Amino acid sequence: MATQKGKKTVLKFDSEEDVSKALAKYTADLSEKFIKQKGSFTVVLSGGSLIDTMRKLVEPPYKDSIEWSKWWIFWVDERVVPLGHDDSNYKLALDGFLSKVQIPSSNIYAINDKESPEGAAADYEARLKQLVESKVLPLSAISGFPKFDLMLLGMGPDGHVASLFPSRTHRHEKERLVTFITDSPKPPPPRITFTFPVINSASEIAMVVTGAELANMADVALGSVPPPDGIPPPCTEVSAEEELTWFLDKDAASKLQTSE
Ligand SMILES: O=C1O[C@H](COP(=O)(O)O)[C@@H](O)[C@H](O)[C@H]1O
Repeated sequence: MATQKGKKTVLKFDSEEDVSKALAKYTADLSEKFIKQKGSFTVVLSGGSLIDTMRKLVEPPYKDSIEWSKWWIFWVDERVVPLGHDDSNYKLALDGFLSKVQIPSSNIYAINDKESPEGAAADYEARLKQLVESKVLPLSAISGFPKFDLMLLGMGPDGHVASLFPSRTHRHEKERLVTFITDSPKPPPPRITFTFPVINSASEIAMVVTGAELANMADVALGSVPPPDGIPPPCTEVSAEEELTWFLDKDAASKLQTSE
């Protein structure tokens, strides 16, 4: 298998509003590129503040120019609650993004909310494997794991990404595509999450980090200061096969000690 990994770019903006504008253009450009290349665009969403920062994508000009019918939507992590629950990442995306554009409902991969965390993770993994068989998802030539076109990730102040938390061993999972947790340190406790082998097989990853409460962790994540407890947090493990792009606002970038 090939072994080469992609590059990393750090973009800093004056405000969260500017991040939102840049993120919309970045996503629209990638949508055009991948649809031209392969006829579809597979996008993996996070929950949290990301969905609000995506707001410019569902406004003109992108709302009308993007080929939404070619999009496929997945979640990098999900809270195991009913899909209509306020804690659901699906509901967050539906309210703030998906309800505003015309993506075919059969291309939207919400979790099975009738399952236990273990069952929901196994179900999601099985559905991803079916999409590999039906050639919607290719396998990475580097890792052998399913390869998504774009993952849009957020980060917590503890350095968690998806639902991979610093203090939980499932961050080290190397075999499964999707794993589960029943004791997330951030509520709600039951969650499922993509594993690092899948996350790091994506072609493109955007790490979208805004707000002063993330400034210390952004500094750790970008390698300019060591982690306070000496253990690299999950955010330091993210890489993409083509390009990992960090989108930081002024507040999140306020403590960066690198020239990146
Ligand atoms: O619980 C979660 O947290 C992270 C970070 O959220 P944010 O509000 O700090 O941006 C999010 O990326 C993840 O999807 C979500 O389940």
